[in-house]
Amino acid sequence: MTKNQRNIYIGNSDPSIALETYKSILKLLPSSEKVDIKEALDRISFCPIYSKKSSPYYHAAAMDGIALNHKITKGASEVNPIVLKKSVDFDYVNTGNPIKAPYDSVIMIEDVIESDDEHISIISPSKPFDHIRPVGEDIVANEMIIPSAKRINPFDMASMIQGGVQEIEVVKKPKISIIPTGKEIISNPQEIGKGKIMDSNSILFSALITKLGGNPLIKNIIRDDLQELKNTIIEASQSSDIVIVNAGSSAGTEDYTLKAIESVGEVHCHGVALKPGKPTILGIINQKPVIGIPGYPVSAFVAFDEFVRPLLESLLNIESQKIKYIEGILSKRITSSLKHKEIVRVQVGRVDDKTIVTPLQRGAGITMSLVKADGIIEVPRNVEGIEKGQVVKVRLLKDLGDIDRKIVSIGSHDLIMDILSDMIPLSSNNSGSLGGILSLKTNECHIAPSHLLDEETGLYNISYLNKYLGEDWAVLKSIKRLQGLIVKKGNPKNITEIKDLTREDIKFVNRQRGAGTRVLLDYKLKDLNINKSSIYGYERELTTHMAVAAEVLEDGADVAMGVYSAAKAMDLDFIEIGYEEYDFVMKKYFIEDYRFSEILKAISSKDFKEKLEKLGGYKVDEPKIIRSGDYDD
Ligand SMILES: Nc1nc2c(c(=O)[nH]1)N[C@H]1C(S)=C(S)[C@@H](COP(=O)(O)OP(=O)(O)OC[C@H]3O[C@@H](n4cnc5c(N)ncnc54)[C@H](O)[C@@H]3O)O[C@H]1N2
Ligand code: MOO
Repeated sequence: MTKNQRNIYIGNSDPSIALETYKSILKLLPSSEKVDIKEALDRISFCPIYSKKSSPYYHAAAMDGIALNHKITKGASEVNPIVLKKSVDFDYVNTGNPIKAPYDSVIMIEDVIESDDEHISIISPSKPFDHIRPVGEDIVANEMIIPSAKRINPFDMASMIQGGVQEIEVVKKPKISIIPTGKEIISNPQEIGKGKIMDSNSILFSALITKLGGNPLIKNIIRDDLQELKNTIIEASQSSDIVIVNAGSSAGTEDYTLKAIESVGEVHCHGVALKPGKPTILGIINQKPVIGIPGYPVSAFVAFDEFVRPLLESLLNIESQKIKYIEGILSKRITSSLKHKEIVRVQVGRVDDKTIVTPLQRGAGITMSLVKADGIIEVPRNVEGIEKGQVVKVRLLKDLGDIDRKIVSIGSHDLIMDILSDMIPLSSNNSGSLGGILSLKTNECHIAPSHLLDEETGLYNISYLNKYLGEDWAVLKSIKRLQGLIVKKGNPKNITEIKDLTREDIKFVNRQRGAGTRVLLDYKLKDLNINKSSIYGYERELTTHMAVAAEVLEDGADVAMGVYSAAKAMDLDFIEIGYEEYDFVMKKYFIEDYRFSEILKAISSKDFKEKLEKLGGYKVDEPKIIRSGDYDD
């Protein structure tokens, strides 16, 4: 394909304007169907639902006791008990029984003195309608139970049944066809191999659609065949309300989505000022929206959220659906281009009474940024970025209660943080030990896992904490972990010690500056008088133990330095260097916080120790808290 044949002229339309004009052309309206109440959960009411009868529909006893006419009880008291005769003056009733005239009052059985089988006496008067649920106490006939455009919940269902409603008119579930495209895309995990990518986007769309109330249908993967794509799009536009064509939306030689849509319908817009999500295509075929969504998973979510969700909401009649927002302080500067609106995934945490908003990785292929995100923020078009410390508005993707309880950890990441986050509410972000201490300094996190060795004192972390946090730090010491050289299975290059890193046939991969493992390596290199520049790959930095281990596994390197558990997890060999202290650093106030006691409880538990034993390469000692000042004398 030559350059002229590619779709290189991707536009930059304003996303909101593009959507509004698209919607005004499409004029999407909801349609309705009737369903039995039992099937109505989470459906949207098409019109207001009125009760058909009152509830209760007769006067009903509200308590177990006796029914009588209140007048007969006049003047009753302890000194003047009134004796009544069964079936003449009163009848026994149970809760829910109908109360018929001339009875108009119920006395609870506890307040009745039973003399014999036929007679009782009472010692206080009753009033009309005492312990009686009158007709319509709950629902009055023809009263509105729920309005239109309401998502039906279990309470609504129960009330409608009580109100005599059996069948209701709900919004018909819009059908949305999802067409995955791409030679490399597979849906069968057995076919996985280099160059093959699992179709996760179809699952993402399908789940998002189901959650909103639509009916998703995933079509067969089209492997970059233009004619097949055209046929599938035409068929889908006839049989569904919205069509999503996934991937192939940009300028690649096999990006056919634009061609397919424009050859069988019209393209309203190709390319929006949105990041990620730029090469989105808004097309119309058979009066139906056919939307080309970019392939990268985060771009796919953003484009779906920006364009498919509003259309689906129109068809569901839930345009007014409320999205929850929260305001917080941005903990890191975000730079952005003036050209487009950028959607940034963020984590939110309550640190020291402030709501702290921390941006996550921004790559369009990082699906984990969506898993970890508590919310998203928008950097508008024509804005170069947002400064650290500015207040931002976050659209919440999670419950506020979950956010309040969450322990925010920034620092050195280790597999044990994953174990901990399975035991307590914890979000763990990897920025290396030093990065974590700096985040703690600016109150972006509650704890910073750190393992920084001081070359002079031989102590872990203390000198760094004094330097960066001054008087206000505390550290929880308990965990030690085994560091060493991670090599390929069978150690084919026969690496036995750090000196081997300088060998000409050895390719190394390093951890980033500020990472404790990097500090440890540099300490060892200095000790052994080894020049860093003599190590091939010293400059290549990756940010986690698992990432360097994966690099060794995938032949990107012969050796890396890291923890034993990472080598074991990837079935690689390991050459021990020694145990190091993996501490949790915090500010002093956090020792009193209930969330700290949750950490203490978790790491002291048998369950935690057993899990670490399974991972291998850890020691857990009795937890010890050291505060700044403890080492002063
Ligand atoms: N020269 C240019 N190249 C690119 C541009 C551009 O403007 N000029 N735009 C870039 C942007 S921005 C994006 S976003 C992507 C969008 O690419 P496509 O929509 O054409 O998608 P593909 O190239 O076919 O796939 C990209 C990538 O997406 C992943 N993918 C695709 N389908 C699925 C799926 N069903 N499930 C999970 N992941 C999927 C996969 O990793 C593909 O490699 O284009 C840039 N290029
Ligand atoms: O717009 Mo693409 O979706 O940035 O990554």
